[in-house]
Amino acid sequence: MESVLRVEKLHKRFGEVVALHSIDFELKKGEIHGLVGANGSGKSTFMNILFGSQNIRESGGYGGKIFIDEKEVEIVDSRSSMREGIGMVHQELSLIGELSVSSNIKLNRENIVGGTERFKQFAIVDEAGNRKEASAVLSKVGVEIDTGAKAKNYSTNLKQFIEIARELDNEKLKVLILDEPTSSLNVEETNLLLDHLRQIASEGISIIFISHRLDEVTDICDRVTVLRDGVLISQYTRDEYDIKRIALDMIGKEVVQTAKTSGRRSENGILKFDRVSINSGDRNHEDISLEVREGEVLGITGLAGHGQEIFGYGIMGLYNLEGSVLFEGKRVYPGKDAFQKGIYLLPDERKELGLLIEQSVSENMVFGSHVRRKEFLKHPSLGPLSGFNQKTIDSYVDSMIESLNIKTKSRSQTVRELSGGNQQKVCIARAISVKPKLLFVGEPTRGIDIYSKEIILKMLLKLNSEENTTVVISSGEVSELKRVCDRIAIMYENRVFEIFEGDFESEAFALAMSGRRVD
Ligand SMILES: Nc1ncnc2c1ncn2[C@@H]1O[C@H](COP(=O)(O)OP(=O)(O)OP(=O)(O)O)[C@@H](O)[C@H]1O
Repeated sequence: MESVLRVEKLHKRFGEVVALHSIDFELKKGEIHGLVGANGSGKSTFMNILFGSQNIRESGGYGGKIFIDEKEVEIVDSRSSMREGIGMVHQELSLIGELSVSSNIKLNRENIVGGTERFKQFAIVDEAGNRKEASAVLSKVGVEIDTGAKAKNYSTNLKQFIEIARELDNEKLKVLILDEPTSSLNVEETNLLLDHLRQIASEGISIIFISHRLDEVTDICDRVTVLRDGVLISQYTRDEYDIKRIALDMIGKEVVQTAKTSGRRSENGILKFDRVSINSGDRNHEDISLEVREGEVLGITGLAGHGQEIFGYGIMGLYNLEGSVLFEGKRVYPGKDAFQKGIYLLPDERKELGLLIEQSVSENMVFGSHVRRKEFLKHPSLGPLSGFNQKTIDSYVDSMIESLNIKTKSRSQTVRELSGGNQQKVCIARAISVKPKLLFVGEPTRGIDIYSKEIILKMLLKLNSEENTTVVISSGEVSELKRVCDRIAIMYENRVFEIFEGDFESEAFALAMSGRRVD
């Protein structure tokens, strides 16, 4: 097969951190090529170079050569990258919510009503033509929606498909880079996307597929390249690779799966939502009840968009909650009151709600934790005004960096400079630092590599067994929940459909995921 993209000795340095060491890589026409590696191994850096991202330019550019169709090209910005036929869909989606789906897809490629294009400022956009073409390109990824509706009206999952369609609309497209395209999709949506990607590749477009889900990588990719600490470690074809081998190359050691062993859970309820209503902005969940038991690890799952996150978001005041909630037998009010009583939420939308992006790893990790960790204060009896005990904080932060395997230069590095997965780990560290009585955590392992996933699950279990923190995990990763939870609540159409206790492999459990019961 002919080569579409080739890089020679690609090199990137951020100050003293070498993010990519002299990478040689080739992508063939119509190939789906998996790019895998632990958090911080250099995957995004590699793709950001190919896509001419601003952060590469601002940090001194890159070294090495890039060839498209065997012709050397210089990629200075995303425009030059698009001109060469490279398209990318990032983990953080970038649609303009107020614009219609068709305007997003056709942005800078609009059809103009015949004759008006000659008078630039009076050119009339051919909305009907745009909508027709947008619908046609969306059908390439199996989606049929109203393309005249605003993008913000669609779920994150659909936006993912719309972004891919936007790239496919570029008729020059040769290379499509997808960074974790399935991380927020459920099983059906993932399968749908993978099927369409196979079809797109068979029509001659080459795909670079970045994912931490190795089962998907081995399902769909013709070849796989493994990066570790910015070095290209190995490259396999379909008949050479298997998940175990790839994982070993990524991490350098075998990954042992975590499972819950013992716990101190009781039958007593610690947090009780009694026929409350929770409004998430676009959905109203009415008359819903849930009792969380003291000391348990409770999983909340269901198909995406069915409301797994509402209890945590509601009690912390991010969604509007009305009705009675009791915590340790007493009325608790959303927001500050809940926090002061010992409830903490680590939301799934970390970037928007969790991280202080311009502050250091250390500041992020201990933010808000002095309330329950008096050892972080200089004079605990005098409260925060007495100042912080920096020595204790520093050694605590260093120990968290080590146990969570966070790739950072030091505790004072700005969080913005960390890779996506390492930023997530900082959030997890903060939730653990707060030592809450009850922790709500959303999608704790999204975007995290296979090794670090296990560390995070282990730490949540440790918090539960050693600090007696009740943990509520809302997640679409059902197999992880099955390993670590005492009970799993399944949400369906905005309410709790069923709560399972230990019988997670039953037919009833599988059916409940799609709102059905055993006859
Ligand atoms: N703007 C920056 N300034 C300083 N260092 C950076 C910057 N961007 C990335 N790095 C460093 O480069 C290395 C590679 O990061 P990169 O984001 O490419 O990893 P990744 O493989 O995509 O990780 P993840 O799976 O977590 O997304 C990391 O050590 C990261 O801290």
